[in-house]
Amino acid sequence: MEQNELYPVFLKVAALDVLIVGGGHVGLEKLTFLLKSSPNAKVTLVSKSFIPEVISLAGGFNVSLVKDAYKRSYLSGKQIVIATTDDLDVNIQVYHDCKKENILVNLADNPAYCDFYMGGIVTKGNVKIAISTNGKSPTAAKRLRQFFEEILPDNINELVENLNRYRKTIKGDFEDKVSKMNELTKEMIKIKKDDQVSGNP
Ligand SMILES: C[C@@]1(CC(=O)O)c2cc3[nH]c(cc4nc(cc5[nH]c(cc(n2)[C@H]1CCC(=O)O)[C@@](C)(CC(=O)O)[C@@H]5CCC(=O)O)C(CC(=O)O)=C4CCC(=O)O)c(CCC(=O)O)c3CC(=O)O
Ligand SMILES: NC(=O)C1=CN([C@@H]2O[C@H](COP(=O)(O)OP(=O)(O)OC[C@H]3O[C@@H](n4cnc5c(N)ncnc54)[C@H](O)[C@@H]3O)[C@@H](O)[C@H]2O)C=CC1
Repeated sequence: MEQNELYPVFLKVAALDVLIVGGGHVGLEKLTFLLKSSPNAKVTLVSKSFIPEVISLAGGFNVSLVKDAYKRSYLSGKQIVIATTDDLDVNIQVYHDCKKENILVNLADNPAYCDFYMGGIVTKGNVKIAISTNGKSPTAAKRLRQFFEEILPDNINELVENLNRYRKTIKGDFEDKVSKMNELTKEMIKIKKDDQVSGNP
């Protein structure tokens, strides 16, 4: 079976500078999911025009809108760039400019020009699950996100908070702590494996 070899990391995007190029529908989608997961993300959005939804969304967050055509100078100080314009040549130019500057770049909906993919994301308090289908089916990533949003109990955050508190009370060395934490949580993995799923139409 083909394996997904992407390595997930959880970025502190509030402490990074993100640039989105293109303020249309795809720009809106990427911005929406970025802010849903990371409301404090620091984002600059440069675009020749903005759809109204982008303007109203950006207003409530740390997002600067710059009305201009893309220029390489907009990459200055940026660590992550997402290109979403409707001009493929511009998007590819963004990609090559980022490569020259060692900036991580994603051409939305264009896997060949991505250092990383955006994923489906489930957040419940401190718990976050990121989902990737290796770029094979964004729709499956969306459905899996909805599935986990539905089945993850709302009090999963309480569990994490309680374990965090309990961990601080355990006396002993590191190994004692590890074995006590593992003993307490061993029932958590006894879940019922449900029916297999199929995507056949
Ligand atoms: C590779 C990747 C690169 C990237 O964009 O980062 C990529 C690529 C492409 N997306 C396309 C289209 C759609 N994308 C979505 C939705 C999402 N796409 C997201 C991520 C990714 N999309 C990365 C892979 C993630 C993974 O590994 O699974 C999500 C998870 C996260 C996010 O967007 O933030 C977000 C769901 C968020 C949520 O709901 O939780 C829907 C569904 C819908 O809108 O209902 C459609 C329409 C259905 C369809 O066409 O499949 C196309 C075809 C374009 C064309 O036809 O030209 C390509 C190109 C291709 O597949 O070749
Ligand atoms: N909307 C969708 O669901 C999907 C769109 N796509 C593709 O993704 C691309 C983008 O689509 P949309 O966001 O829907 O288009 P859109 O027309 O809504 O938005 C494109 C944005 O890019 C900006 N732009 C164009 N040239 C620019 C430049 N040189 N510098 C800065 N900004 C510039 C425009 O001002 C506009 O705001 C298109 O190529 C489309 O074919 C692919 C799959 C699905």
